[in-house]
Amino acid sequence: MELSLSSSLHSNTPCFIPLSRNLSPCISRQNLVSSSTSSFLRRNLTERVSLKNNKYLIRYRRRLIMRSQSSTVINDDDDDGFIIQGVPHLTDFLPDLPSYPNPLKKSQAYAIVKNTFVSPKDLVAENNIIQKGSPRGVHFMRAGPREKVYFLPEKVRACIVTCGGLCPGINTVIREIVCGLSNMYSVDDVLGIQGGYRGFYSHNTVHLTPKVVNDIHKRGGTFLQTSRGGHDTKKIVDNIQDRGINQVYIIGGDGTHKGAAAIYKEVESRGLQVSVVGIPKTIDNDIAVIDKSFGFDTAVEEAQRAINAAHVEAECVENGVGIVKLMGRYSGFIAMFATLANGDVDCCLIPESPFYLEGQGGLFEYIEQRLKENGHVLIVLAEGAGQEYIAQSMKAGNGTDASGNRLLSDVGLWLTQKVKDHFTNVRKMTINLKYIDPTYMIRAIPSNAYDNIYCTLLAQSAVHGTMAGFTGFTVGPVNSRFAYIPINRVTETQNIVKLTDRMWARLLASTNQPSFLGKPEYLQGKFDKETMDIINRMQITSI
Ligand SMILES: Nc1ncnc2c1ncn2[C@@H]1O[C@H](COP(=O)(O)OP(=O)(O)OP(=O)(O)O)[C@@H](O)[C@H]1O
Ligand SMILES: O=P(O)(O)OC[C@H]1O[C@](O)(CO)[C@@H](O)[C@@H]1O
Ligand SMILES: [Mg+2]
Repeated sequence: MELSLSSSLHSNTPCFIPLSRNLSPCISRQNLVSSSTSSFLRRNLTERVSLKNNKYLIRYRRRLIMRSQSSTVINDDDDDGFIIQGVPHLTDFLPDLPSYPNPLKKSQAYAIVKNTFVSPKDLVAENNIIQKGSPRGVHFMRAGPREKVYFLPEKVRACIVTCGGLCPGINTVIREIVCGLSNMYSVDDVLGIQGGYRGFYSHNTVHLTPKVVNDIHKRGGTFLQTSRGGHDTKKIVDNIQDRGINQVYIIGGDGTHKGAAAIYKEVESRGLQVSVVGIPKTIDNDIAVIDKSFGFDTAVEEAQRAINAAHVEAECVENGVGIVKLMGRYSGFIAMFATLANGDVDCCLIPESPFYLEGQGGLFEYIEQRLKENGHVLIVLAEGAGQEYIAQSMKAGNGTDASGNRLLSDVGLWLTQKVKDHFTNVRKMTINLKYIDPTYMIRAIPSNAYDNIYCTLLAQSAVHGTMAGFTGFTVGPVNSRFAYIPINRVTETQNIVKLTDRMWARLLASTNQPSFLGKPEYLQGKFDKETMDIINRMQITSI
């Protein structure tokens, strides 16, 4: 069940593997940690003890254990830095839970499949660029059906909830969870929680059947409605218990996954047989580890219409300036990929890359240069770009939304005004500026064909994982292979465009825009030390 996706959009983050609280009796302590434990392992063990509630922090060197329903022990005598990062399982806190043969083999869909079940030994490498002799790195459990399930289909009561902002493809995920549960596992009791997390305790539920969700994937938005804020873990879990729900499918972004992790922990502390799975959703593509998030492709495609319109407007007048603002609160992926895809954009501005307006190497100089060379100029910017400059020059509010996300000032309007002021008043030039803000239009649409397939694989992977008893996990493509990933891996960091990676360089090479790195005084405090060191060592021939 693989989908061929383009290569990972981001590089790796630090990684840990889980230590199940109750290891199977067949795995002795000695098996876990050999006498030649490295200092690295000892350090992580110490950290593990000191980090409250973090049981995902341990690395085995000689013998590697993967916790699965069959408690498989994988021996690795080569000491080659092979790390397995599994996900929690219901039997970690309910050791006597019975298992059953997976009914999938008898399903119409899978009857003919040669390797119906994914072996617990099948792993997905986080890093697929390796060098001979280097540590083999982190591996996740491959997603897919397992030989044993921990739920009898007739006893399953699943629920689905969607949280956070909209994103193309949410309805496809909902539809495919419902159809996957029904068609593959004969599970027909699926509840839709309406209006996001708070819907668990403030709304009625809707019964979801394949018939009810049949054509929802043709529509944008979420059939279940969504919300920000309103995450009361105890009330949510009370409600899960009261309703007899035992599988919880949570579709949402980084905030939603933090909420899902809290629900999973509460479920575990109450000793409930409830599997909790997150399905990563974000238009901004800011979720760590996975290759990219669903709906991103659709959004980038839709953004082309706005960019093309701005280009037409700009090139049809004298000194035409087109400005398009796209989504991207902390991560500029949409703007970066929409720019790369378009080819007409002269300059892309993203939150991760500080820029400045005045002086040598600044945006005004570049705009003037393009107007002289080409007669018009086209700028794409992410909504989170340049927020600090707006704060300096305007009285910007520092409010937050219901989920605690910072409310942004409109950088598009701000830049529009700055450009007009500069060219009219300072340069005494007549320019013709058009500003297009298609913000919500790129995310409120149905997903394209590619994203529909992606959403289907995500949903089916989630269904197989919960039926197999995994919990506290999320699912997504890692180097094009679907994997089960511990939730904390996607909440501890955010995926951002790294200026030191090649993709941003590719964009600069494509637009030929300034890198805005020529004035170090603008950059202080904006990067980590490593990046700042690189910038200070840089030898660029032009700025
Ligand atoms: N730290 C947290 N702990 C528990 N719940 C949280 C946390 N952060 C956010 N949530 C809850 O998750 C839900 C969605 O969060 P948020 O609005 O930040 O969107 P998101 O999931 O990050 O998606 P996106 O950023 O793509 O819109 C909200 O209901 C919010 O209350
Ligand atoms: O107006 P809303 O619904 O809060 O959503 C806006 C935000 O949602 C996102 O699409 C995803 O977090 C951001 O890019 C954007 O800032
Ligand atoms: Mg978010």
